[in-house]
Amino acid sequence: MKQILEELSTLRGGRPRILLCDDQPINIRLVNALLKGDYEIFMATSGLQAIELSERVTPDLILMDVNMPGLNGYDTCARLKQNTLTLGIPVIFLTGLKSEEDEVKAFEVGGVDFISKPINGTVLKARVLTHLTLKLQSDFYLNIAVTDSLTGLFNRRKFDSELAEKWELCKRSGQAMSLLLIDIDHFKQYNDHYGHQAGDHCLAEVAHTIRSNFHRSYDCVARYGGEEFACILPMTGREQAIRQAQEVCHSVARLHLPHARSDTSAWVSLSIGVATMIAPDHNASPVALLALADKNLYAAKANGRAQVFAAELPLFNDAA
Ligand SMILES: Nc1nc2c(ncn2[C@@H]2O[C@H](COP(=O)(O)OP(=O)(O)OP(=O)(O)O)[C@@H](O)[C@H]2O)c(=O)[nH]1
Repeated sequence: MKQILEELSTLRGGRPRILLCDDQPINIRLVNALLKGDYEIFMATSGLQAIELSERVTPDLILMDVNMPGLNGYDTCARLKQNTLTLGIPVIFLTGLKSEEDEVKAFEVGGVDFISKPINGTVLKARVLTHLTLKLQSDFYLNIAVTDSLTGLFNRRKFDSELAEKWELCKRSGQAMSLLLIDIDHFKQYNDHYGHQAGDHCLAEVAHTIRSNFHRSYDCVARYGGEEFACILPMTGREQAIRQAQEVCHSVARLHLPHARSDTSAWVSLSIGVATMIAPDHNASPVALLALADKNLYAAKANGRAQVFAAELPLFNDAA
């Protein structure tokens, strides 16, 4: 089990992170001494501090006391399970409580294990190892399920779920959402001229460059289809989306990837369709947003390629 966890940690890049939460520093010190050799440890002395730290450092496992002043361990766990940022973090309760009722409650609020004090160090370490291995395995497979293997970007499945989720987010806050649909120009000719392997390499390089233009954690950059990419930009008005799309075009042009068979440019170039909508607007929906971006991408192609197209339709509100 230890070897599997080590391999998963290496793949992920970094030791597993554990958050210890107990109002008694002496208890934290005791558990820290047992685990610090193998894991990166974070410490909190209250439920609220544990929630704040969990959102910030997203530990792989939380060891949680139950009886604490203010928010107790059960309520803290319940709150963590209601938060999309923290709901996937397994919580083990480490407590002086021993009754069946308390143990059942621990699982009802979302805990994965219940350990009664006094602590047996060997048993604690074995349980921590098991839960961390399960967590990192689950992260590993989740990551594969949402990633495009060639480019490392999100895949189409993740794009579809993100589009719906981010649309709801913008709808709740009444803010604009923008979408960019990006297509590499004359990519069939690129493949025909340079070969499929070179085409793959080009796709990966262009994808990496597109990704490097987006720095907000809630922006989503995905491979939409073969040589098409899509960027979901929540809380982004039309003018800002156009600026970002232009910068994407420029950054790929600056790569100077030769394209001997392009009628448009000596280098690999992009066409981008931009769409912006505000959720409460009449007829606005993620499907309509996608359709408009697609229509604008088609217009960018028809207009000569290597450009950004963001025609406004009267139906859609300019949020910039
Ligand atoms: N190398 C490689 N090529 C791919 C991959 N996925 C799709 N393609 C190729 O991308 C090309 C897309 O061709 P078209 O849809 O005609 O688009 P285009 O040649 O870029 O033409 P315009 O978009 O009109 O400029 C096809 O030749 C596909 O085989 C991939 O994963 N790797």
